[in-house]
Amino acid sequence: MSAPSSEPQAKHRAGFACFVGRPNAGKSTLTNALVGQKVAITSNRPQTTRHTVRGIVHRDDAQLILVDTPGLHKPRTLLGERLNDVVRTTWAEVDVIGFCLPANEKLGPGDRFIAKELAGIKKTPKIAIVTKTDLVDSKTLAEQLIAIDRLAAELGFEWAEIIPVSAVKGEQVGLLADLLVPLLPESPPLYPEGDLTDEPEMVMVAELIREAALEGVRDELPHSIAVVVEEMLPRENRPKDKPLLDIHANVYIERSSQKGIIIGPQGKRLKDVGTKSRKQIEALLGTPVFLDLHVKVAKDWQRDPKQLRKLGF
Ligand SMILES: Nc1nc2c(ncn2[C@@H]2O[C@H](COP(=O)(O)OP(=O)(O)OP(=O)(O)O)[C@@H](O)[C@H]2O)c(=O)[nH]1
Repeated sequence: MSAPSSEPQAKHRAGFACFVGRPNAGKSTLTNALVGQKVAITSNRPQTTRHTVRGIVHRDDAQLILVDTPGLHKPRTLLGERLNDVVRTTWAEVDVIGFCLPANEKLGPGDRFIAKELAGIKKTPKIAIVTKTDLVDSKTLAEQLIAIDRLAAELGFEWAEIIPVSAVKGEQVGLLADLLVPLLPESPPLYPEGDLTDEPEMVMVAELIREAALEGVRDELPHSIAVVVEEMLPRENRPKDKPLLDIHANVYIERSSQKGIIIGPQGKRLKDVGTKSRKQIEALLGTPVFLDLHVKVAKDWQRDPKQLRKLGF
């Protein structure tokens, strides 16, 4: 047995962080870079993150649980209002908030809107994260850092830290974790080691299908697509070394006129969506999958509380 050291051991910390920022700021990509595996859903289309997805960073000294929220935006529908409520509730509950601001875009009204909301959440420490630094030169980056510092000063608060990162290049991602950890409360681990997310598998599978279904469709469609996984069952009577998971999922659209866009000529587009998402699902779950996709019309689901509940909102 070793003699007790006079230096007190650093206590284990565990807690929650969430990344906020306007659409496309790089929140999901950063979550993935920190966790080291694809858990959040990224896309170059704004507002694809519907569900609160948690990624978990396990370290010897800490457990950092990342909550990925949808972007705060001007609500136009019932869904929009619910999403904003989810965002605000999340902000008030976490131990630290990371505000993502892309290095390659000047601060705009969207950033100010979020910063103002942040200023109102007094107790939670806020870190400014300048994302996508690989896209700018050092002068532009320096100017952005100054502008971000000023933004907080104007609103009467201070950043706990300001840190530039590139999630794509993996630059400063480790340092970001080092800065987040001391802001977490002392606590034993909250999740078993090895857990990367507690998002139910069915929701993650639905998100992967939604992500594939969104790719390459017209700009007005994203908010009209919802995916519900109805069933995930291991196929019976398969040899032990050749399992197969049957997944039945419905892709919901608002109007039957949108059916053609999703399905494509001779069903080709839907087939591609199926193939693409199946590969991702297999990678996620680590098992071969048979994916059965159906397109259904749920009329005006965004405005109908009953439909929203059914679709998981
Ligand atoms: N070059 C570069 N691109 C990045 C970086 N991080 C994210 N991106 C890109 O920026 C786009 C948006 O990234 P996301 O991570 O989906 O952004 P988000 O903030 O989660 O977006 P929403 O879900 O719409 O709120 C994607 O095309 C990413 O590939 C980065 O560090 N460098």
